[in-house]
Amino acid sequence: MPLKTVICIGMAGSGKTTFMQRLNSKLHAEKMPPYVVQLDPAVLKVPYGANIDIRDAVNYKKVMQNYNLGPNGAIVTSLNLFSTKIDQVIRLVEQKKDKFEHCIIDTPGQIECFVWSASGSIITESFASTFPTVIAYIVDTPRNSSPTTFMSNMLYACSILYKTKLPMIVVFNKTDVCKADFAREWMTDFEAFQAALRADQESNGETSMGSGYMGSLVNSMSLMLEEFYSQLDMVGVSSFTGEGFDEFLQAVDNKVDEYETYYKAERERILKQKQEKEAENKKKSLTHLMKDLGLQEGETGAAKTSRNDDDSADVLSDLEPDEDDGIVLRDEEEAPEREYTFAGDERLGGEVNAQSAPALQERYERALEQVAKSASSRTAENIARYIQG
Ligand SMILES: Nc1nc2c(ncn2[C@@H]2O[C@H](COP(=O)(O)OP(=O)(O)OP(=O)(O)O)[C@@H](O)[C@H]2O)c(=O)[nH]1
Repeated sequence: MPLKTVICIGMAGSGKTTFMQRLNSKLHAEKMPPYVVQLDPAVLKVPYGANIDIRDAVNYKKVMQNYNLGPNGAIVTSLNLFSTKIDQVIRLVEQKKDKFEHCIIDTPGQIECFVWSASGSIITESFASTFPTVIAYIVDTPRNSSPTTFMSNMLYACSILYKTKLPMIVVFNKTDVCKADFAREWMTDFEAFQAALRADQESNGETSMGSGYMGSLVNSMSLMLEEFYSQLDMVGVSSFTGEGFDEFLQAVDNKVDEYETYYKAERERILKQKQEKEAENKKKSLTHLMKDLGLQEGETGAAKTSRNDDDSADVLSDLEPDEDDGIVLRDEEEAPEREYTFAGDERLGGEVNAQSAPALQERYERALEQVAKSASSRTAENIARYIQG
């Protein structure tokens, strides 16, 4: 079986880490240990052994101090720094793809820091374009037993599905406290959900949702969600007792098949479209540049220089590398001192060194600028290539 990636995403406190711990031990018990990636830079302790841990690459506290950032800003910046090395991470996982069947990824508790950040997209895209990838959206079942909270959470899951364009499994965690049957019913029976909503509103003393603006909003949202539910699998699990994990692993296999038949083709189509658009933009920029330099197609800068030395000298001096533009070509010996390393490089079987944080930050920002300029969201691979270049 080819290696598949499971990215665990969920609201703070939904039980992602505990879920990862249980999944890890379950897979170990079944003699197919997973490759584990931990992406929360702010966590103090994790209850499982990670093959790659973001905390070995980026020092969260230093990021906070050096960039004068608050907790969430520092998480995003740490992820940005880490994402500049995503090509190396992917290479490491690729080297191990014959040894492992699953690569499981834990994400930061602050869901928006991962889902809505550029680096979160880069990391997700990089894995998804290399391995079959599934999103496990972890839901705190007891906290979602109210229909309005449930609907809000499902809308969030829906936005993640449309943002990542990856197969999704909604994992109702903590079923030892509260069974997930109600969720299954609400997701399959529109009328049951409507009835629960009505009962909830009435018990809160609110006017009936069957009438007015509120009623039609709730109705159309529930209808939209019905369409969304048809695209995903749901499982109820307890990370405490281990209940439901067989069903979860089965759901992952089903989603991998779906990924191969539908999502992969769709991703390839989008990627091709992007590449064509990029090539077109590149061609346009080149034509503009040639026009600005007063060159004809096939003519070189040198030929032009010999014809009109004074003008071209002015233009070319503008094109020379500028010390202030952040990209300074260095000899190997002058390369910036390496500050962060992934601990246990030998254990990972490959060298993963990151350059100093400020230099990486600069390069990362330039990469993003470049993306914004070309007005198309490049794939992580392109960004990584740009950074390396
Ligand atoms: N009863 C019960 N509690 C659980 C289960 N899974 C997690 N918890 C509890 O839920 C709380 C949050 O769990 P975590 O695993 O830290 O959640 P998280 O989503 O990783 O949290 P952050 O990363 O801080 O957002 C902890 O107190 C866990 O003990 C479960 O299956 N059953």
